[in-house]
Amino acid sequence: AAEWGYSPTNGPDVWARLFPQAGGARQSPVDICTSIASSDSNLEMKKLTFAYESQSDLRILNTGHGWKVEAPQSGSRLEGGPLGEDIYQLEQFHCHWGETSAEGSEHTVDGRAYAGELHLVHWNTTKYQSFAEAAQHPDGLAVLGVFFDVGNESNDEIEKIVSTLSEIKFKGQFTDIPDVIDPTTFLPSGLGYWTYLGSLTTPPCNECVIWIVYKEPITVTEEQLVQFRCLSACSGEAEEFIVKNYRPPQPLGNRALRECNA
Ligand SMILES: NS(=O)(=O)c1ccc(C(=O)NCc2c(F)c(F)c(F)c(F)c2F)cc1
Ligand SMILES: [Zn+2]
Repeated sequence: AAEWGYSPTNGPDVWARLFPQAGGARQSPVDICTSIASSDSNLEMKKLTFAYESQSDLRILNTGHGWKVEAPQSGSRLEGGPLGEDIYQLEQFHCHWGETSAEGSEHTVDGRAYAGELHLVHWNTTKYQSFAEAAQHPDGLAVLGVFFDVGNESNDEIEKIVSTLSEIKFKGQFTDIPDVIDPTTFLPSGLGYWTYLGSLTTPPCNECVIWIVYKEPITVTEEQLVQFRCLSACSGEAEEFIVKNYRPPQPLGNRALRECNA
C-alpha cells in the first residue's frame, strides 16, 4: 500500500482514503478553544497521578515519520483525572515538529501552534492484555501531550535524545540511549491540562485515545529542533529529511473539552 506521510500526495488530507477512521468524528489533534473548556470540578477530585521509573538503555528508533523511544514500563502508572478507575502503563514516547519553529505542534491553543509536541503514550492495563488490543477500544490509550516552546536553555532530557540522532539518521535504524531517562522530567512544572476523547494522530487514526494536553509548555532550543529535522524519512542514501510530521487540527464536533487546573 502507498506509504502515508506528510506530503501533499500522501499527507493528512488524503489519509481518509486509505484509513477510513481518519475521517471519523473523534479525531485528533484539535484546536483547544480555551473559552469553551469547561473546568470540571470532579477532575480536580480524582487528581491525575503518574509514577515512572528511570530507565537506561531505552531503544530509540527512526520510524521514517520521526523518532520513537520504546519505553514499555511495567512499573509505570498513570491514573486518576479523566482515566476513571483504570491504570495506564507507559509504552513509548515520540514527538512532532515542523519546518520552522512557528509550527510543529499537533494540538493548537486558540489557533496558536507551538514549535513541537511530545507524546507520552500509555495503554489501559486494567482492561486489556496488550497495547495492540487496547488500541482497538475507545478507552484503550491515554496520551500525555507536552508543548515545546523555543528558548535559550536546552532541555537536558531532550538532549539525551538529540545526542543519539546521528546514529539513527535513516528509517529503520535504532540504537540504545546510554543515559538514564526519567519521563517525569519531560513534564512541565505546572500540571494544569485539557482533556478530551480523540484518536491516534497518525494512520490508522484509531479512535482509542483519552488525550491529556498540558497547558504549560517545556522549553527546547532551536538547535535541538534543527537536529530533529536532520532525520531522514528514507532507509537508503536518498535524503528526504523529516522536516514536518504534524497533523493539523481536526473538528472537535460536539465533544466535551474539559480542563483541570492542578
Ligand atoms: N501521535 S499519537 O497519537 O500519540 C500515536 C501514538 C501511537 C501510535 C501507534 O502506536 N501506532 C502504531 C499502532 C497502531 F496504530 C495500532 F492501531 C496498533 F494496534 C498498534 F499496536 C500500533 F503499534 C500512533 C500515534
Ligand atoms: Zn504523536
